[in-house]
Amino acid sequence: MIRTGGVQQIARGLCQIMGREISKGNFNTNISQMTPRGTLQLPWSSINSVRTMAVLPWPFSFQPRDFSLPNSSWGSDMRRLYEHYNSQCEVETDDGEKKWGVWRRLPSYNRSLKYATGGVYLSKIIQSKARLFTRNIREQGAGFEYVVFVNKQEQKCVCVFQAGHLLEGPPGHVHGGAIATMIDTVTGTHATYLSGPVMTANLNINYRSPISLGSTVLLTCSLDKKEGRKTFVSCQVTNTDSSKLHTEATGLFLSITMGHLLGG
Ligand SMILES: CCCCC/C=C\C/C=C\C/C=C\C/C=C\CCCC(=O)SCCNC(=O)CCNC(=O)[C@H](O)C(C)(C)COP(=O)(O)OP(=O)(O)OC[C@H]1O[C@@H](n2cnc3c(N)ncnc32)[C@H](O)[C@@H]1OP(=O)(O)O
Repeated sequence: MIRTGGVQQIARGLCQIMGREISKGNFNTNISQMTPRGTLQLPWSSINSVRTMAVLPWPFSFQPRDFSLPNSSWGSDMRRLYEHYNSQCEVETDDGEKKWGVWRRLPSYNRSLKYATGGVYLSKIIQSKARLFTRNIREQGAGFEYVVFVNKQEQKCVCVFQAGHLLEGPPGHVHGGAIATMIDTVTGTHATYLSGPVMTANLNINYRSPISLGSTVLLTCSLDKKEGRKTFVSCQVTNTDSSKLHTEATGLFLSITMGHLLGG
């Protein structure tokens, strides 16, 4: 049986992915996504009554920290690219008004749902310790430092990723599994942004040149095609000026129902 609370939490998580800022107690939606009556408009149809959710209490007991904002571990490349895309998230019109630009930064928290009982039932204690894989290293700069920006018009997204010292594979370089994790995360986030709830069905990765630990790289994802429930996304990992290809990948994401995630 699907708990409606779980569905509401997932919708809330998806709204995070889609770039809506969330504060304790309510959703603060982006202006460009608001209808005249103030309801959320999702670009896909699997959740059609988000309006009711806008008044539900925040399910977490703490004020969530957005991990995709600059911190002291970010190097100059990471900061420069963050500024480059962030400055295009909001533009000023000739008459001095601010409006959304072509890019949008996606906030990122260390977990998406409070309780998501799918598959084997987990106790509340275990559930309360669940953390999003890429956001579970406490020391700033030690693991996955990244920020994702999406461009709705061009149906593409970029991720600025700085690989920390805990991600070592070959000496001095990033582990292939850590690179795959980032590719899955960014392509999966992009597919979710475009198609709603999805799961990765297939990921193909070609490692072309190693990534130095501590360096900053760019993941650029684009939509290849959509066919029914299938969303095909490709991804290139390059150095910061895109002159060197490190990794390339393609992913297939299948749209799922809420029941699939919640063990239905
Ligand atoms: C993912 C969360 C979404 C919800 C989000 C909520 C909150 C979000 C907030 C924050 C999250 C932040 C970031 C998210 C970041 C990363 C995302 C990571 C995503 C993952 O890390 S996710 C884990 C790994 N992932 C799995 O654990 C999947 C295991 N798997 C399955 O759960 C099923 O396998 C499923 C559902 C994939 C399909 O099952 P199904 O029964 O629905 O569909 P079925 O098998 O019938 O296939 C229908 C058509 O797809 C074709 N097809 C199927 N599989 C194929 C394949 N591999 N290759 C080529 N074609 C394939 C068939 O051939 C058929 O094609 P046709 O219709 O043409 O005949």
